[in-house]
Formats: sequence, structure tokens, C-alpha cells
Amino acid sequence: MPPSVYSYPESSQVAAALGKHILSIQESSNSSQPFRVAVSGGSLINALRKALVEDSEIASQINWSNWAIYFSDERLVELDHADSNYGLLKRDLLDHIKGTEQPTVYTIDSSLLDNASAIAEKYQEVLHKNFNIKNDSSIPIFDLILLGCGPDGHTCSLFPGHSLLKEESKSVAFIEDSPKPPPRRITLTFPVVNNAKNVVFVAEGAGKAPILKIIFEQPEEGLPSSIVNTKAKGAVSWFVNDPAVEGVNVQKSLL
Ligand SMILES: O=C1O[C@H](COP(=O)(O)O)[C@@H](O)[C@H](O)[C@H]1O
Repeated sequence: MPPSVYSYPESSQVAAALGKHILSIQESSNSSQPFRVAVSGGSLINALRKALVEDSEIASQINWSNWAIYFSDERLVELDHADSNYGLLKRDLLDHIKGTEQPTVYTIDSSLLDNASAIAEKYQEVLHKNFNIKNDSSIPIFDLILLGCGPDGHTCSLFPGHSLLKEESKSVAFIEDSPKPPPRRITLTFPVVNNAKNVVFVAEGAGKAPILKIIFEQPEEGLPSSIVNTKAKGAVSWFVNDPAVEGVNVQKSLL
């Protein structure tokens, strides 16, 4: 199924549509199980706060206590460090949730920060235990993976041309030479991202247009975000503002 692209003139409209879309995925998921979501860092978090917390109509319907939040990628720094994706999620989203309901959030084990391989293995262990994965050939199936897209086309911490793009057996991998600082990170791998029931990208601003042009018009370039567009088994949706897709040949959908 080709990705759906929802584009709006204003960021506030992007957030409103994003909120509705996420709510509809929450509503259609099996409520007797945790709603399993992976979040990225970067500009996504601001859009999520507007969509899920500041929009009071959507906010009242988000069942936070049933959400189990994992990280699509995480930087190997202390959880309260400015570069931590958890830190960003906490400061810019979790701390703004009104009421007492909070999601369960699965962070990296920061006692292992010196050992990237051990952190990735531990995160994978937690993931596999919580998803009831009994053998190494099974892959977790997230209800929803929320992604950003960097100006080089990276998503998660899967960077163009990096050997991690070929990872086929692990669910979580580490990288110590990320071209974008900080260099040490862990990331979900393509087998997991492409196995999710729903993948949602959020990309805003004119600065993203040149890379979105390549992602959508030249998938053969194999940029990480294109790989998700072409290989994901579930539904892939992009929520963008008009400047991000200015001059990009995409079929826009309506929500
Ligand atoms: O380094 C990262 O960058 C990407 C993209 O961020 P954005 O600010 O350009 O949207 C993000 O999705 C990823 O989680 C993060 O670690």
C-alpha cells in the first residue's frame, strides 16, 4: 500500500489531523492489551504535544494509562540530559498531560551507558519480554510507530548508507558513529519498524522539502525513510505542512 500523505497549510491543522489519526488507531486497537507505541525524538514531540495534550477534545479521549511507550531511537546520554529523547518526551509532553493518568514509559537502562551493546541488548530483552516474543525469529508488532525524518532522510537512528540498514535479525541495535550528534545511540531496526501495524511520519517546514522530494520521487536511492515507505507491512501515513512538500510530486489524501 503506498503511503498516505496528509498536508495542511498550518502546523495547527497538521496537529489536529495527527491527533484524530492517532486517536482512531488507539480506538481500533485491542483495548484488553496495552496500546504499544514507539516514539522518536526531535520535532515530532512538539507536534505530539499539540495533537494529544493541547487539543482538549482529543486529550479527553486519550487513554494514557493504557499506553506503553517505547523509543524508536534513543541517544546514549543520561535521561535528564538535553540530548535524551526520553528527557525531551518528559519535558515537552508527559509533564503537560492534565490529570493523573500517565503512560508506562520504557527507557534505556542508564546504568549501562558505558556499554552501547549491553544497552541495546537489554532494551531488546525488555521489548521481547513485553511483546511475549519466545524465539529470536519473531519480531515485535507495534500498534503504532511515530517517526521523524531528518534532513538527510534518516529515521529512527537509521542513517543513509549505514551498515545498520542491513540489520535483519536484531530488534534493537546500537550505533556509535551516528553522523548526527550525539554519536552513540540505540535504534529499532527495519524488521521492527516495517512490521508495525501503523507507521506515522511527521515532517514540517520548507527545510524538509528537498529530502522529501528524493524520498517520494526517487525511492530507488534507498534513503531510510523511503525504505519504510516501500517495505512497511502496515499503513504508513505522513503528516506534513504544505511547505514541507512544496514541489514534491505526492498524491495528497484528505482526513
Ligand atoms: O536525531 C534524531 O533526529 C530525527 C529527526 O529529527 P527532526 O528534529 O529533524 O524531526 C528523530 O526522528 C530521531 O528520533 C532523533 O534521534
